[in-house]
Amino acid sequence: MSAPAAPARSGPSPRGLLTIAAVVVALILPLILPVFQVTLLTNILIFSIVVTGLVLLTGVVGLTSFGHAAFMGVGAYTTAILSTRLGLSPWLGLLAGFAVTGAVAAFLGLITLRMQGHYLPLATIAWGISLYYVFGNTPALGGNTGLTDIPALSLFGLRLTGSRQFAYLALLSLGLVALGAQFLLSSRTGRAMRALRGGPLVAEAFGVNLFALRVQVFVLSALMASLAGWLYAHNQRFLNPTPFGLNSGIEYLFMAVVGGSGQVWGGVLGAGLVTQLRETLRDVLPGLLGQQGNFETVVFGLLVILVLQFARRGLWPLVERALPQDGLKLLPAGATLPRRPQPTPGGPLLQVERAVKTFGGLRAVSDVSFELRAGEILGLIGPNGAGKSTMFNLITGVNPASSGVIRFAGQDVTRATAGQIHRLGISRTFQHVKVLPELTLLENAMMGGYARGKAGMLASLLRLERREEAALQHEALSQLQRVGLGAQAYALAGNLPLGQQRILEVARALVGDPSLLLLDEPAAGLRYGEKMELVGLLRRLRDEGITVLIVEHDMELVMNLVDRLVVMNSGEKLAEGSPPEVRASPAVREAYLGVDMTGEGAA
Ligand SMILES: Nc1ncnc2c1ncn2[C@@H]1O[C@H](COP(=O)(O)OP(=O)(O)OP(=O)(O)O)[C@@H](O)[C@H]1O
Repeated sequence: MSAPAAPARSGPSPRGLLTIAAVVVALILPLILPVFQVTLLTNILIFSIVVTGLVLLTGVVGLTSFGHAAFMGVGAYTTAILSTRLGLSPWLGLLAGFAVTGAVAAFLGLITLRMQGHYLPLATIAWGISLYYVFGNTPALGGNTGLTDIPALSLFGLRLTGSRQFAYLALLSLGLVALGAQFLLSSRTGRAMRALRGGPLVAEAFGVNLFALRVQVFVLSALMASLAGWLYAHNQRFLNPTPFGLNSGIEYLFMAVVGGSGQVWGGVLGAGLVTQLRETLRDVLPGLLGQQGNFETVVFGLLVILVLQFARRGLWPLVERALPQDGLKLLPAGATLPRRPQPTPGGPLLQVERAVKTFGGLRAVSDVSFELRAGEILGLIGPNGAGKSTMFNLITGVNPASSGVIRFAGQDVTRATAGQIHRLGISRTFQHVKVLPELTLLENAMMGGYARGKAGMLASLLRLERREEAALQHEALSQLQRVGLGAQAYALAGNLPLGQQRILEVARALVGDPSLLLLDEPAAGLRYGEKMELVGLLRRLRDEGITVLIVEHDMELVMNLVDRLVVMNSGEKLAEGSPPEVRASPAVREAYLGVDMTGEGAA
């Protein structure tokens, strides 16, 4: 097998040069712009920090928050109170703001993030409204008049009283936040966050603790808003509740959506465009309409509808298309990931004993028992509605069995979750392909190794996990080569035909170092040539000693591939045996009335 060409690297790439140029421009701007524009720029930088948090939470993970302006308010008011009333250092105020915001976000997250649906958005609306009134109605917080005389920040003995100086602090803060967010997104944790958007089934199947990850991202994004609030308080030097109300919370979401909520630079673009546009409209509209009023809000509403209509993923992807692309950087090979001990060939690996699954009055799986031995390919077949998918879900922990016992590698997994079962050594593919189209094949395959890594969110934000990331990259690359997709490792998964996407799912499952590979209707929707490619791959994997359980409709494919078959019908086990034995069974013939069971014509 030839190794795929990693994108060549010598000196900065065109994209790298462009980034350097952008940084230089950003560093020059506060020096050359008029003061009122520097103030606007500082506000844009501060808002961009809040929006970066929303990019991670809403754009990447898919959770909506209207309450991030309120989190910004917590950061702002905490430092304002501590520095004005108690005379403490604003830097202590920053830490205290983080502590209070983190505690509130963790509390809100813990009670709402277990629930599906609209609970989080509703909770954040309630939180945004109530905090606004707390700020406005609490005399100790200055009420609606607000707090004045907030001290200026000092950095290395330098008081940041000038707007140009403060712009540099805001720029540095946004730079660090954006860099951390970029690091996070290109890490094990970042891939898990992206997988969450693809639906809980996928992320759980790789061993991701969905709830813990959601809470972590929610808290992280709230901390970013708190940092923005701290900057805002010490830049404005006075506070009132208005910038932290629900309206602002909605506006930050606007910024994320307009810019392109899935990418960090999309958030910055959105914050820049919306803030600048608001200022321009405030100047221009009264003259045009001949009267004062908040008409810019109406224009904003229309603009968001237009952007959503014509650029669903926001404006950044349009910019991205014009920019030179940077290939994924392959890290130097180093440590390898630990491997699990493989089971003794021929020994019992999976035992299903009298499994039952009922849905109301329906027995979808009724008293089914079978055994899978290490090293064999077992097919689970049956007509439509036979209970195959339900059985698959019982084994993979998607649904718990109503009764009966399922053992894997000697352990009772009847009540285990999908993640626990995966960590014990079962990797799966999906009936409806679930790859992330905007990521490369390599990154998709790396997701399969989530449970083999340890690096958490903090290590990812600080990029302290490169050794583990390198090991994951090289493992994913070798599994892609194993299934014949090595040469396309750096292509986007969304550009592959369905057949190769299914093979990518097999590679992704193999990166999990499974003792058992579970394939859910892998031939569904494939053309003849693609099926033959799949059969060839599965035969090779069997020859390499991989144990496979395959649920499949395609009789030809199954009959020519598997060592043994379990046939289900109406929830019950109808027959079990080698393909010739099953083919000869009168009961099976009756269940498959009219279906060609010869398996002839397959490769
Ligand atoms: N979540 C559910 N709630 C209620 N009934 C369900 C559920 N899942 C499956 N069923 C029912 O259980 C029975 C078995 O369905 P299952 O999907 O397991 O069959 P299958 O053999 O996989 O069929 P197919 O090949 O058509 O996918 C069907 O009658 C189905 O309607």
